[in-house]
Amino acid sequence: MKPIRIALTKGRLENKTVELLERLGYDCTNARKKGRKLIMPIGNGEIEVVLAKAADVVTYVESGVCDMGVVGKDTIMEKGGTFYEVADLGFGKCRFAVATLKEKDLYEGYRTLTIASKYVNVAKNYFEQKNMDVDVVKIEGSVELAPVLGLADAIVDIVETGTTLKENGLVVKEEVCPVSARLIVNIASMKLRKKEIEELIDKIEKDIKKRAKEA
Ligand SMILES: Nc1ncnc2c1ncn2[C@@H]1O[C@H](COP(=O)(O)OP(=O)(O)OP(=O)(O)O)[C@@H](O)[C@H]1O
Ligand SMILES: O=P(O)(O)OC[C@H]1O[C@H](OP(=O)(O)OP(=O)(O)O)[C@H](O)[C@@H]1O
Repeated sequence: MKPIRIALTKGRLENKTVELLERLGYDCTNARKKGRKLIMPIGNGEIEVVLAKAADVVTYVESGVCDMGVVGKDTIMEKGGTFYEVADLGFGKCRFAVATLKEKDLYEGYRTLTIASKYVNVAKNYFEQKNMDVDVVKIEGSVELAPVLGLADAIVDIVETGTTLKENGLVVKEEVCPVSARLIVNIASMKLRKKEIEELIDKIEKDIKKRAKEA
């Protein structure tokens, strides 16, 4: 039987996903001792794990080369795509927020605001919903620099502990939405491998419920 191929977001979500798979009873030694390997079997080979950058997880699942994926809601909101989003995994929790310098009043005057973000679509959509016309500048990382350096009036970015904002003299001005890791499934895989995938989703949902009760 062909393994179910699951794309995992490398980095922050990786360890939590491996822990989840271990709680479900899969031996993840290969994923723990992976070195530079990017694709590896886990359990008794019934699952194959693919380690990819967040946006690529969506690409691989949407195309069908991976059956399932674990990716942040932030990436899903930014990139969009056609797939099933079947579970909120309850980890990788953070939020999108609008932030800027503490003393700055974003709404003084009628100037078009410049917003810096790694998530340009999320930023555009947020201000569009508020019927505000803004210029969005794409920044690749350390987005907090943009208002400090005077490139932008504010940022739309992920906030987790708030430390990065605080240490750079910025504050949250508006909450956009909560973010957490999601389980996504390819549309065709959901039909063709329904039983296996539904069983796995079921196990994951039970684990999420159990952990929510314990918390
Ligand atoms: N403090 C946080 N900052 C950024 N992402 C977070 C944070 N907490 C949880 N996440 C989640 O973790 C996911 C992966 O983030 P990570 O920083 O590991 O990779 P990335 O966003 O692709 O950045 P990089 O460019 O460093 O690879 C994010 O898409 C988001 O869903
Ligand atoms: O609220 P905090 O706990 O401080 O976390 C938020 C920070 O973490 C993320 O950056 P990341 O570390 O992914 O680096 P990047 O800026 O290079 O994307 C995010 O873009 C914020 O800068």
